[in-house]
Amino acid sequence: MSSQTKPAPTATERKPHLELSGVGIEFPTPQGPFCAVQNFNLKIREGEFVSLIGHSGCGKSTVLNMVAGLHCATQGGVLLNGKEVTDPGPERAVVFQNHSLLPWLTVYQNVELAVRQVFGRRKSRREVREWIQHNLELVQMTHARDKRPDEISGGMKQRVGIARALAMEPQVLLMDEPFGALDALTRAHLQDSLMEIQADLGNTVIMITHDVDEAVLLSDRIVMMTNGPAASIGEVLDVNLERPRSRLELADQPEYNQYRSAVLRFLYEKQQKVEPLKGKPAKQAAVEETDDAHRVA
Ligand SMILES: Nc1ncnc2c1ncn2[C@@H]1O[C@H](COP(=O)(O)OP(=O)(O)OP(=O)(O)O)[C@@H](O)[C@H]1O
Repeated sequence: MSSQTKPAPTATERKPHLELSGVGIEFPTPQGPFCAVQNFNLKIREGEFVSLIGHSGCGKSTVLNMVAGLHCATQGGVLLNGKEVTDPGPERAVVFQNHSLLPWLTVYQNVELAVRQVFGRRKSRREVREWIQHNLELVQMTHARDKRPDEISGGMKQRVGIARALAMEPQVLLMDEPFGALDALTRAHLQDSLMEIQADLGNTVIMITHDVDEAVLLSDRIVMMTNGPAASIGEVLDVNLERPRSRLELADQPEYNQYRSAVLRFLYEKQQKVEPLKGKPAKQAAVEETDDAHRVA
């Protein structure tokens, strides 16, 4: 047998395992049915990192919640490994923006709860202990394992939320603006950790973000959504930047800036949704706002 081993397939070479086909959803409202998302088609490969970006209220969380099984599509459907998603399941872990830790449990116990729910008796007590320790190590939170959520910072809580999600060994990690509430430095730190962890574990990730730089830095593909109602996919951008990625090196790369501009053009020219600043045309106002924060309104 040849001693040469075949290199592991990259995310773009793997086959799709998550498929949203013709997905749409109508919510009942007192004014009648409201169509939030319509005809949303996307195939995601195992290990791919996909970001959803679009203006506020366009339907990003609604799409994510349908993949999580928290909302049921009223048209089309979501398939994971060929099986229709109809309810939440441990193979799809969700990380929300406002760290949803249980305040009366310690960091360790919060992760333990998820581990016990997923693995039940399949892991011995020692295995459970080691597994929790391992996942807290991944996010560098072992030092605070006995603290309760109100004794740690927002960034730390978010780390624990990620550890809890990873400890469920999900095939798909669903992240709804996971770093949105954090200061810029903490966010950068967690983005770097997430890239390392994902490279190690190979989970598929779908992440909602309002941050254009974050989307380009982390993603294999950026899915840009049209404005609602009846929102759908406007454009999909393949981000072919080599991994591992370093934010400092990327900042000087023309390709990085081209990807960034493509997203900004989509949001502020093709799907413009910004009220003009006083006395300024809408487009100029949008560019100034974007330059301020690189974040989508
Ligand atoms: N349960 C619901 N009932 C009625 N309308 C809903 C419901 N959930 C969401 N919507 C509507 O669907 C649309 C999409 O909402 P969604 O939260 O998915 O947007 P989003 O892009 O995630 O917004 P943001 O970026 O501000 O978080 C909005 O108009 C929202 O008001």
